[in-house]
Amino acid sequence: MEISETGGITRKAFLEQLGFFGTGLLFAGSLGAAEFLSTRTKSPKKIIVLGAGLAGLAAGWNLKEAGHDVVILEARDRPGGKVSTLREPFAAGLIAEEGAAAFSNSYTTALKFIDRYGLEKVPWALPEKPVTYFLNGKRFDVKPGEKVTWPYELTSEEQELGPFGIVQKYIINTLPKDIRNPSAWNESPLLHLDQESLESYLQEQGASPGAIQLIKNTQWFAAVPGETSALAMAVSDFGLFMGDVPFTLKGGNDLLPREMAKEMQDDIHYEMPVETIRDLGSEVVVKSRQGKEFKGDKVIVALPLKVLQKINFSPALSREKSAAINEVQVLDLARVFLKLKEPVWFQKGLSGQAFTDLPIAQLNAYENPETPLSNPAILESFLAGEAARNIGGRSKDEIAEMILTHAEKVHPGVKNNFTEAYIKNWVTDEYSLGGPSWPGPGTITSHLVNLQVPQGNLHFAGEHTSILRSTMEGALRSGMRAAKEIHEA
Ligand SMILES: Cc1cc2nc3c(=O)[nH]c(=O)nc-3n(C[C@H](O)[C@H](O)[C@H](O)COP(=O)(O)OP(=O)(O)OC[C@H]3O[C@@H](n4cnc5c(N)ncnc54)[C@H](O)[C@@H]3O)c2cc1C
Ligand SMILES: NC(=O)Cc1c[nH]c2ccccc12
Repeated sequence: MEISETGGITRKAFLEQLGFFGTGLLFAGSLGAAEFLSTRTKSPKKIIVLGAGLAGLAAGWNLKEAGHDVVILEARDRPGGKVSTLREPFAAGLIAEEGAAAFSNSYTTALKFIDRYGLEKVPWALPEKPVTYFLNGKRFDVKPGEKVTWPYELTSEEQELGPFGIVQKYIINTLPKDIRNPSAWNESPLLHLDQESLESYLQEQGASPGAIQLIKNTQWFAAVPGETSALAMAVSDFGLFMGDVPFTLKGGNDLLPREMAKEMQDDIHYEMPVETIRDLGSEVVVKSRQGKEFKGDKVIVALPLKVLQKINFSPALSREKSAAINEVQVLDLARVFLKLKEPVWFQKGLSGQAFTDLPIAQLNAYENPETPLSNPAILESFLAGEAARNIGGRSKDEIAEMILTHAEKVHPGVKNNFTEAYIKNWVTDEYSLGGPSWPGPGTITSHLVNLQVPQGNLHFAGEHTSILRSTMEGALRSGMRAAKEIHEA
């Protein structure tokens, strides 16, 4: 593995590890960068930011730096929203991410904040130990680079290629080469990709139904290929996330929002769920569930997409914005963490990571980094789309039993080692009401601008207002954009 000057693996080594050879390092160009406000204001405004997720924090931080008076209202007792690291539920030395799993070295805005706080990056490489698959009733362990027979009906070429080769053939090699160029997103040929779902795009490129099924069960962005815009996938997953080496933050991804929040600790009100926003023209009055009122010149609404449906706006949001809020989808996501006495996969020399077409979908393993063998571990089932909806309304014990029954087929011994489950369902989380945004075919073209556009004294941020949907970088950039709108008005 090639080591870069800064430690960690290089982009080239990362792409090779995925099996993406000779791609000219995927896509050329830079994704542009979000602008930090460079001037101090001569007419400070009082700004209320709703939501202390990365979007709200970026907006608040920028406006404060530029000399404005900022107040952030957050429903939860912590910052970070969908970036949330779990520590307390687990044994000493074990942490896990209940939301965003990884940054990428192409996240230019995130990197600026990460540098500012001196946070340490840990490369998020594929495991060097075998990954387990359970597909079409068959269980098999695959060493890095090893050839196997994939148990779906594939053409002989697809069989040879395997999941990453299939992604390279039908996606990477066929996408317009300028997907990293923001000025190309609004034009043909990129824009016409929005009219297609990932599934129809793959079909058009010649992928067999078996190949689509294989990547659906092994690649996160293809979890619901019929319901995602091929443009969203191209720009966000290939232009951005896979454009460079992914990494996590040592000690937990939530260190980023926590550090940002620390700089604004006197300006953030936690446990302050907002219910009503009244734009009176001369000022905006925001009211919380407790009945507490906050008044400002401008408001940045950095709440999750589906939460917006529950907020009482006066005057009502425009017809176009309401339609966008109702029609742009979110991806249902849940993570079920099984606490185990010992990592049974580790004892067999396996990474623990698994991709399945069982109701447990993908498994991720966490071990104690110091003394893995003799210490408790975590096996996580990462559920997307229907798999996530399927656990809704069921009790914790029922869900644990269901996950354990299937996980036992993948990693025998899990059942005997199980102590307790911890479930994070983003669908039923009242301050999220689903996972990140997941624009369906056509909806970027018809709704993205409507999600972004200001209305009166209200400005809008959040990952769903960014073309870089479902990413931390998209959330940060949206906050910078909303801050700029107010600062430069
Ligand atoms: C399971 C999962 C995995 C993910 N994996 C990745 C990944 O690997 N890489 C990546 O880049 N991205 C990933 N993402 C996406 C990423 O987490 C989000 O895009 C990003 O964090 C969204 O930030 P945001 O500020 O737009 O929204 P949020 O983080 O949702 O912030 C909105 C804030 O508003 C608050 N709020 C809600 N209602 C109210 C109210 N009524 N009043 C006041 N405050 C309120 C919320 O509590 C929250 O703090 C993942 C997301 C999930 C759920
Ligand atoms: N961690 C990843 O594989 C990329 C990613 C970006 N946004 C996401 C949202 C949900 C799950 C994964 C992602």
